[in-house]
Amino acid sequence: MENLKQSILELITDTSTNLPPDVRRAVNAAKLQEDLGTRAALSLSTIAQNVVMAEENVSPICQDTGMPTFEVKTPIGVNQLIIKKAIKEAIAEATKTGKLRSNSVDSLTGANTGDNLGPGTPVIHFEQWEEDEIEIKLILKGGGCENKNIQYSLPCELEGLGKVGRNLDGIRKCILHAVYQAQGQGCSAGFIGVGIGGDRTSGYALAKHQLFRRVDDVNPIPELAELESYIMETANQLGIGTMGFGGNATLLGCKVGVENRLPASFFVSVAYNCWAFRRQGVRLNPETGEINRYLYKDEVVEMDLTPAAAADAKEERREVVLQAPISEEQIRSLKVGDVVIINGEMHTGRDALHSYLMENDCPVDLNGGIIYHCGPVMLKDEAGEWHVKAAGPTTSIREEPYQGEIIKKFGIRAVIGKGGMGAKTLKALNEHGAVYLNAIGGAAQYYAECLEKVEGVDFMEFGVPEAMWHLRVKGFAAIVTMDSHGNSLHADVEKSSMEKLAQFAAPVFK
Ligand SMILES: O=C(O)C[C@H](O)C(=O)O
Ligand code: SF4
Repeated sequence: MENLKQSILELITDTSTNLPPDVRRAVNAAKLQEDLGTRAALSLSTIAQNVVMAEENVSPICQDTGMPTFEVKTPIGVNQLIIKKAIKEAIAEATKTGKLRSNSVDSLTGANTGDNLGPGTPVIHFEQWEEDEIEIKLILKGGGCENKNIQYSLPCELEGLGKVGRNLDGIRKCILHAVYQAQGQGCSAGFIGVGIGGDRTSGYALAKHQLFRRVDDVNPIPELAELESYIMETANQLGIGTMGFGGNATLLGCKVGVENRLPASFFVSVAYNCWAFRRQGVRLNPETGEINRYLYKDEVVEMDLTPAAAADAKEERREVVLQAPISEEQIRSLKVGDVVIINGEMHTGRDALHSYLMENDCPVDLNGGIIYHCGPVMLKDEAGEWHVKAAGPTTSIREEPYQGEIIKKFGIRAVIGKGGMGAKTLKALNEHGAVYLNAIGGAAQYYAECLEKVEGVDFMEFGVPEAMWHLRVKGFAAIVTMDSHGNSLHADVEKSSMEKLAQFAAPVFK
């Protein structure tokens, strides 16, 4: 098996950097569903561009390369320990070369292992089969969309949908609710895998396993095929849209599987995957470990790069250039829907930094400054200089308990992230004079190109993703989705999508 490690390394690299053709087709179709010039259409254009850049740069599509999860099938007689060892070595190497972000963190201390190895990482499931080849499938599912997974225990009651019974119609309600509760936070438009039955653990495993199905396959169980197509049609009427900006494309795929359950339990488990749906697989020669063929690569689908802006654009859009540090007056002039182009300095900060800043001083002056919710992929060159390899936004709502206070304490004028923030932050934006800017989640190559220079870094002890990187940026585009006048696009979309959800309360399946 002299080629085994190299083959797995190729699989990891391809999964992280090259979106599979069925997923590309779904993203292209979403763009066609949106009206030219809308925020959703423009975001999908950026996403398409990002997918092309990732393939060309052989760099991560999204900076969050997720929890590497392998499903391995081996012919009888193949030594699985050798495969496990090769997977671990390949993971460490892919991390060193920036194809994966160092993403394995000690749960108690927060210490990053630096090589993506540690208790429980990576996840590897083995199975034997009667075929001659080894099959290895890999999914890289990021943390933001993983946080939007949800499990329902039936019977229950759901906001907007009422009573949820232990039947197909109850399952229907759970799935619609799962899409609703994700809003834009899991980088919609998304894909969902659903597991009906099992116990709490096997239900989620079944849900995740559905994500290995092709986007365009048809469920062999007729009732579930019908449910899947109903969900596709209905969920796309919720109006959540790409990144939660509103729009016609909210869900790009729905796959439902079923397993037996205990009489007392009835779980519906939903695995939510962002548009950056990175999964791939290979068949290997069991003697040499060479790749015989790829599993999700039987055609070439180019991304649709036609411009999404139209002269008669539906949504009037103002473009404002911001140079950091930013004045209060400039911020007060911005309103929801404006596009800003940022030049100057910004500082990354996520969970570890926000919690630290609540109690401590900041090593740099943040007055008039910009905080970017981002955990980049970074590489150091021989001269010791850092370079940004991938740097899209992370889900901002995690910082909700801290953000308002930190904005005021340090005089911050703009916070960049994705998925929006809550009422506490909105109030602070209004009181202090600051804005929340939404960047396109997953567009890690697109944003990395705007990050011209790494000026410095603090808190490396938090690990690369959580450290505070000081970055010089040029032409960084984002959309004002929460302004200093009390307006929040996120609150509006959440409210209107709940109203739409409630329209689907009446029974559909017997
Ligand atoms: O960890 C990240 O960089 C992003 C994360 O996947 C998220 O969606 O919030
Ligand atoms: S940032 Fe968005 S695209 Fe990237 S892993 Fe998280 S949810 Fe997915």
